[in-house]
Amino acid sequence: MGTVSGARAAVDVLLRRLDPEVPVPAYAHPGDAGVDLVTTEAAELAPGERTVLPTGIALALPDGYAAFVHARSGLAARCGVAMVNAPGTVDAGYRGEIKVIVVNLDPRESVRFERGDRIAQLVVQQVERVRFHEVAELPGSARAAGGFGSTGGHAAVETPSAGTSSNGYAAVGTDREGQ
Ligand SMILES: O=c1ccn([C@H]2C[C@H](O)[C@@H](COP(=O)(O)OP(=O)(O)OP(=O)(O)O)O2)c(=O)[nH]1
Ligand SMILES: [Mg+2]
Repeated sequence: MGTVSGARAAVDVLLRRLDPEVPVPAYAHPGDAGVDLVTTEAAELAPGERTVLPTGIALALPDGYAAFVHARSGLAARCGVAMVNAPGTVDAGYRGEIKVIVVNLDPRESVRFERGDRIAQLVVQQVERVRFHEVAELPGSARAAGGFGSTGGHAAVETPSAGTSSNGYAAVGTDREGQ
């Protein structure tokens, strides 16, 4: 069993500041999953517009780890700011500047970021590396191929053009098969 507080030793991660004025990211509270990232560039996004913002931070994550760029809920709720690639994946081997691909999902209002604004949060996690073994048939399971609303509660996904294939997945993009 762990300690009562559940506190675990922090994982050491090497960090380079590519912009000396950027603060070293830090957890705001004990138990927080993410550290905030700031933009080093000002930007204004019209409704529906997206851009790639630099953070001035580069990492050397240990093997077996990855970092994920998530939205901040306050910005999302107030201004409709989301990550286009939610969440962005930073590989352990990536040594370049961490960038944030933001989109303004508000239908009416522009959003403006100033240099130094906190625009996203970074969550570092352990990730498994797997070996894929191709087989002709997969072992059975209770869920089988059911998905996309198969347990009810809301309308199952069905697109008039693509329909739903027998494996339970929406058959999107079948016209590109073999490409
Ligand atoms: O939000 C993000 C997503 C990615 N990256 C960086 C780190 C990551 O390791 C690299 C590649 O990301 P990804 O694999 O998602 O992009 P890709 O389009 O597949 O590029 P690549 O062909 O370089 O893998 O880009 C970021 O800085 N921010
Ligand atoms: Mg990639």
